[in-house]
Amino acid sequence: MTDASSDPASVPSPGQPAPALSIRGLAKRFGGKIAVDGISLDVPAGSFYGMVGPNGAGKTTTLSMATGLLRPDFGTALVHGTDVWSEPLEAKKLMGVLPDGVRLFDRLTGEQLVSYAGLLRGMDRGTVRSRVPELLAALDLGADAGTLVVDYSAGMTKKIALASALIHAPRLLVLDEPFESVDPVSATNIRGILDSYVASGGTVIVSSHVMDLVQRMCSHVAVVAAGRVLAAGPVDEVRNGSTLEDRFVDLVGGGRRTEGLEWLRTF
Ligand SMILES: Nc1ncnc2c1ncn2[C@@H]1O[C@H](COP(=O)(O)OP(=O)(O)OP(=O)(O)O)[C@@H](O)[C@H]1O
Repeated sequence: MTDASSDPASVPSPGQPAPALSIRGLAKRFGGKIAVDGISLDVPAGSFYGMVGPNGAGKTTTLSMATGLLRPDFGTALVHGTDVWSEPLEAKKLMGVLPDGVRLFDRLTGEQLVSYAGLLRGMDRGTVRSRVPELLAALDLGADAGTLVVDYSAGMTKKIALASALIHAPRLLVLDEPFESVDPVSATNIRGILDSYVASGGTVIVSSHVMDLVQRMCSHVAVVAAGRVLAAGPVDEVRNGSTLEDRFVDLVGGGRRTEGLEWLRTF
């Protein structure tokens, strides 16, 4: 994804494929709080794109607006050239979304939840029936296929939500914190699935706080703070010889605070 904040149009040049996601001037205010302040980005098709930023930077709000979950105050979002807000059915067919903190139908079993996700996307029953066990096994959920989602752990819930986002083999995957609460073995499996998905032409957008993971896993990254893009592009260009973590701290500012909290050292 390149920073396109100065480019008001989102028309790809002739012969160029449309970006997997193209957002222009997305903005959202909650009461007096500006959560997203006019973000524009292009996510190239076939990229593994990381979105990083401090807590409250506006990542979830941006991704929610870009995927049709939260109506923007201003701005547009196109998925492979299809407008998310004026052609939502078409756009949503192209996307698999793992949202942050959205309630699942947790009185279903894992198997039922993923099956319904496929049927809701218009898939035929036969295809759903053949994909579900394969997907659950790949995410180490095979033994818990018949357990109600309400009884899943946090990491299992994350994985079943990921399976629901993958079942219809979308062209674009948008994953908000996909590795949060997930054990290292499952995280490695998920990475393997995502790597081969990207290698076969899919596009992944992940938000994460784990800089090391983003540096190793992603081809591109956007650093977001206070609702704006501070830097965006190929990971090696953005980090510019430093680690992504050091570059992030430089860009975002702040750094280590050691003063104060004396009472915490006086027990
Ligand atoms: N529904 C809401 N109502 C009011 N304020 C909100 C709402 N959703 C988000 N905000 C505010 O918007 C800002 C951006 O929040 P957002 O969740 O997008 O950040 P984030 O970058 O995803 O943060 P984190 O890394 O902590 O998940 C924050 O200041 C947050 O308090």
